[in-house]
Amino acid sequence: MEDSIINLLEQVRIEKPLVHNITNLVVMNTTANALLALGASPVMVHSPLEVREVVDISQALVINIGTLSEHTAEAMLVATEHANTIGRPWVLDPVGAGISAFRNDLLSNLLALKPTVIRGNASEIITLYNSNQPNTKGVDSTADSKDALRFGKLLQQHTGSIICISGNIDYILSEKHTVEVYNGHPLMTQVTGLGCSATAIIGAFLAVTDRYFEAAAAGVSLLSLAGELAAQSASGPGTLQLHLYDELYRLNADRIQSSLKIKRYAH
Ligand SMILES: Nc1ncnc2c1ncn2[C@@H]1O[C@H](COP(=O)(O)OP(=O)(O)O)[C@@H](O)[C@H]1O
Ligand SMILES: Cc1ncsc1CCOP(=O)(O)O
Ligand SMILES: [Mg+2]
Repeated sequence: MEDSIINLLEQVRIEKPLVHNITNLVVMNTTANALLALGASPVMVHSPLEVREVVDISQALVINIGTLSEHTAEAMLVATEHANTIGRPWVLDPVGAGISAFRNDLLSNLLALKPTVIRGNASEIITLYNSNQPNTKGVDSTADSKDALRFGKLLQQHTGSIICISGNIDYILSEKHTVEVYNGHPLMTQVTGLGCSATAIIGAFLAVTDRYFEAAAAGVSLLSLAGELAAQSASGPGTLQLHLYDELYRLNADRIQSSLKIKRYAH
């Protein structure tokens, strides 16, 4: 697994794929910089009038519903339908799932379009499977990722998508395999946009391979590892954010081999 992640990272740095993001206003800069630090090339394009053409020239699409408007919701549907038509992989971040009917309606339309990957925090994954029981606090999780695991598995069966649940332990689920990631740091929950950065980075890996489960595992585990390494030298949330970019940039085979704590099993 580590070897596959190292190879995928190398591939991102060689190809520098263009990753199209329709994302939220809070993390626009954060996730663009995370993609650049990793070695990919971000573009944020939100108008329904131009997203088709940008999907055409990009290698993957990231859909993040954090600060929705009617306009961006329409762009997301146009872009994902077009991505499906031309065979582009896309990843959905269901930020704040359950907080409004508008958001839930859009999410059910997006789920019907079969995202390649869905990554959310524990509350979002629970709510996505069962929207009658929203348990999110705005965009922050109130649940433990372990408790979201059975909902994640049901969501996986229901959608066919690869499901990533973030938290203390991160889980990546396919029909046949689970990866558990033990990297990360609690201070990461005090910086906005790190879950969104994981999602954006998954987009960079989807762009360079058709082994989508490996791509999702690479994105989640490397963001968690970079966050953990950043926390070791940070004095608080502000420096954690800055160090995170440096750690994404400094990731290499040695660091991955010596510090990544992941487990993969079949079921
Ligand atoms: N309790 C925790 N302990 C260690 N790392 C955590 C914890 N919670 C979150 N993380 C890290 O932060 C990343 C983003 O997770 P999370 O905060 O759940 O997402 P979001 O920002 O979407 O709410 C995770 O992938 C993990 O690396
Ligand atoms: C605070 C906030 N409000 C709407 S989107 C957003 C950012 C959420 O980012 P993340 O889920 O990565 O913490
Ligand atoms: Mg989030």
